[in-house]
Amino acid sequence: MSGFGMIGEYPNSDGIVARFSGTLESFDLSTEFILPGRGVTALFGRSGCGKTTVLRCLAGLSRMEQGFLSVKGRVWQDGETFIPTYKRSVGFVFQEASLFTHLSVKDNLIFGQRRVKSRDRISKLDEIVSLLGLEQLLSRSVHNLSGGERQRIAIGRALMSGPELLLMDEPLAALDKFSKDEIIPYLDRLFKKLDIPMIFVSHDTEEVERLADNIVLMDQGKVVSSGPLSEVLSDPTLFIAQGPKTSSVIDVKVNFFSEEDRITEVLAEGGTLQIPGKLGDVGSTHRISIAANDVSLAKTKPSETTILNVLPVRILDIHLLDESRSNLLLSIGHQEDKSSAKFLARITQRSLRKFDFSIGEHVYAQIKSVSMVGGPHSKKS
Ligand SMILES: Nc1ncnc2c1ncn2[C@@H]1O[C@H](COP(=O)(O)OP(=O)(O)OP(=O)(O)O)[C@@H](O)[C@H]1O
Repeated sequence: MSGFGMIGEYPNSDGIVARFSGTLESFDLSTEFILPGRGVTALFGRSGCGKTTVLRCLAGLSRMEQGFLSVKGRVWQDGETFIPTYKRSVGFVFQEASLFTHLSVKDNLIFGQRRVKSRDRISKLDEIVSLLGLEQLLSRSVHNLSGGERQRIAIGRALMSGPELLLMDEPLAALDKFSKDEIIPYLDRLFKKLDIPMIFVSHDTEEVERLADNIVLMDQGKVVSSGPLSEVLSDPTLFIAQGPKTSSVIDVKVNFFSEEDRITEVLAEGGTLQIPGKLGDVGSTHRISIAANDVSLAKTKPSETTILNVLPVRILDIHLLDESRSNLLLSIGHQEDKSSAKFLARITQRSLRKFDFSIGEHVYAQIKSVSMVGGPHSKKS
């Protein structure tokens, strides 16, 4: 169930081990997951599936009848222990930033340090201000700030206490598209720098692709899958892979930039891809997204095609979605290599029958377009 292993296998995980079960009126929650000790995790699922409830359990704001939670090897909740919220080293960001209107931006940030003992108080102000680009706002009152600015301050305030865990409940949901586009690069940069686990609730796949390293996928009070984002998104059987906009993400490294064609060549596990435009410096890492609908398959290598990316791939799995559509899981390269990058292709069942594709077959994937969605946040050890 979990891409990071089952709970019993990691009793002393240095990350987060969580299990919450119980009933809220008529809603049954029964979840368990393990997350690494750093990086960004999205709690993802349809409205009402229990994401916020899980986040509240992690913060200690809700207590399920049966619960277990350990963070970096320390038990915050089990049959006997329940560390109250105010004693948990947690930063919490709500959907709408609730800033103190009588305080300036700077004082709102400093307020976040109130519970830190003075002998432990290492001012993080400069670092957080710089990461979130708040320099110009510090002396302002919080009136008349944009939604994106308010949310940046709320996140900064949550980080000022130096929490061991950052929890965010749909932090971008109240923002319009313009404000979201403005705040995401700051979050991207911030999340790459922070060395703590961060968990955010979302039901927006674009947001998740852009910001998350890991995902906990929920449905009707249960965790249906959890693990690294690229693994979960490319599981052809999950509901997240069945919508019209299904896509897979792959982490890549820039290998070469052709000035003449303005094309960047990137290395993925198992092969190379070409991306129009300058993606970044040689050696820089990025995340790309491939829409399943933009991938077509050919039995033999197409010799005359305008499509830039024609990759040798192996078919790892075939999943029939409904009467007409199917998801195929592909792995880059014809050699069998478990570490090869994987992505989904969406083809009609008519094509599946016509070409008689089968699991294990070596074919060619033509990828019509690849979009860049950001970069991995987890520090690889
Ligand atoms: N305190 C409570 N008492 C009773 N029922 C509750 C309580 N809190 C949540 N629920 C119910 O639990 C279910 C899950 O709610 P939750 O807010 O966790 O879902 P969600 O996935 O975060 O939804 P959304 O994306 O719409 O915010 C819902 O049916 C909700 O009505």
